Amino acid sequence: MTKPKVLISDKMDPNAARIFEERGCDVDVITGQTPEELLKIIGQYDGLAIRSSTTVTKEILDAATNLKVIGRAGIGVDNVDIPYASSKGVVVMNTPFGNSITTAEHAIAMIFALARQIPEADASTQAGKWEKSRFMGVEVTGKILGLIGAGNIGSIVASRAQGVRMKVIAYDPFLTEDRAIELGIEKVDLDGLLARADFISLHTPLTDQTRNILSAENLAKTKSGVRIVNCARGGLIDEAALKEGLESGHIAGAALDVFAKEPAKESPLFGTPNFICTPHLGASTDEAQVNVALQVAEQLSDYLVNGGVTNALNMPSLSAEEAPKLRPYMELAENLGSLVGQLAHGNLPKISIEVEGAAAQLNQKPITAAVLAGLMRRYSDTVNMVNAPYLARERGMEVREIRNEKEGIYHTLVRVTVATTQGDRSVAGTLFGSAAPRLVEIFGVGIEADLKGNMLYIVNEDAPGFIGRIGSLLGENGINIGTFHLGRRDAGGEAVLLLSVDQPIPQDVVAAASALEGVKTVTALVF
Ligand SMILES: NC(=O)C1=CN([C@@H]2O[C@H](COP(=O)(O)OP(=O)(O)OC[C@H]3O[C@@H](n4cnc5c(N)ncnc54)[C@H](O)[C@@H]3O)[C@@H](O)[C@H]2O)C=CC1
Ligand SMILES: O=C(O)C(=O)COP(=O)(O)O
Repeated sequence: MTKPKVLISDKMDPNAARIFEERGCDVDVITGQTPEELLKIIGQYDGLAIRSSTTVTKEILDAATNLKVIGRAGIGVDNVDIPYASSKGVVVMNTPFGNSITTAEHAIAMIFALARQIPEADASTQAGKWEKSRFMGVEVTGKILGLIGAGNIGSIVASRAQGVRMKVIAYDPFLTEDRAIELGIEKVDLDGLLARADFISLHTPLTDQTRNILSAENLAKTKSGVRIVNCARGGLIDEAALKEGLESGHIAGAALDVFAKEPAKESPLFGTPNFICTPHLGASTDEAQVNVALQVAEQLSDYLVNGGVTNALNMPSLSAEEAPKLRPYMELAENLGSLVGQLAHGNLPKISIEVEGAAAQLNQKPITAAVLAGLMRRYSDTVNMVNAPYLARERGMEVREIRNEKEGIYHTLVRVTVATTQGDRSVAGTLFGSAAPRLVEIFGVGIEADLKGNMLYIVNEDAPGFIGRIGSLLGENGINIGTFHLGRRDAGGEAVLLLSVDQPIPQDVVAAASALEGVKTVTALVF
């Protein structure tokens, strides 16, 4: 097997390259490229490891014809077009915890830097001014810290701020009352936070909902003398309105680690009174950079080498321990999805995927994704487990998952049912010896078959002589039968024949088989 090839395109701790190599990947480290330079070389890579300097656009993804996975050594992924990556079948992962303490500490440092004007006092003192009366500060003890976003980083900021005796309130629509109590913070609405907070610290991702959350209008609602810290993302604050607020004195101080446009080598905010900033240093500590570099390299190589999925933002997780157990199920599931996709005609508005017995003990999400990948192959041959659920959603398909822990006839079973214009149609399969996928039922008829290569599915009237006729037809056309599987509802009723053959079956042979006496339908299948 050729080794997967990975590109590290942003500055990263050298441990990342070491781990990639140790885990069986070839790795190139090429940082500081322009988008045009990246565009030229991205086509050769299976994996891409980035921080915030590389922007993964539609154009890059279109050129990334071999790319399977993007790993963000850090948290924020607003520099990756995730919906487009998903539609291209590319997994996007981040390392959600590796730099959160470090970033929270930076926010706390910014709070103190603002409260005591440390950067300005330092510059003045080193300039020989000794301006003792210019730098009158404020205590943080007893002050209200308003967090916008109380997830991983926000909650660490809360605990550190409580340590210095601040009172913490938070606006986060996804924060539960129980979690707020556990964190010892008060959950408030945005207007309540703006009106009460002495310090505001932002800790949300940049999304369509959070963009410009501190707009001119919202900044006007803040308490006079507020101090604002942003160690999350630049687009969260209206920078022009922030400057006005600082100049008018309504805002007593602002500390930004992040800017709407980065690198921010110039900004109207530079030189504004009581404004301090750092160049996106939130995650820049020795500890955090080792953490995220190790994690991203482990996660990416795990996916490229073993199929393990950790911290993916557009695919269900699959641990390295689960991956080998689930692999035969995923093959089974994909084949069942593909079988349904090839046999059921017309639009399929609803699909249900049921796992029974041993299969119900497993993580069902990857099984569902594999069924959908098999099914969606009828529409696109670039479909995989990453983009299939998105394609299904785009087509308005309703996907239901059913879990039934009780064993039936088989110790383990996966059943796929689609709603068609002729009613519900279902196929089911099991694993023999926990490893070999087998079809065991097709549209209500029990049949046992291995779904592989070229196959022919025939529904006919159960009458003597048919097997001879189909055998002769295939033989006359030089098509060799590999395996032969029969099933029927009742004697003399409808029978099902599933043949595997060594050659692709031409359409004229399908037509000739359809014309044989007693034949109802014939479909050539490919797995
Ligand atoms: N400056 C730096 O170097 C770094 C910046 N970051 C930024 O910090 C952000 C937050 O990181 P984590 O806390 O780890 O993420 P997280 O996902 O654990 O927490 C984000 C919180 O924001 C909340 N949220 C989402 N939409 C919201 C809205 N409309 N209003 C209020 N709250 C909302 C969520 O409910 C969640 O609790 C990242 O997305 C990243 O952009 C992260 C690491 C380093
Ligand atoms: O992890 C994040 O979200 C960050 O913003 C850190 O960015 P960086 O990796 O330092 O460019």
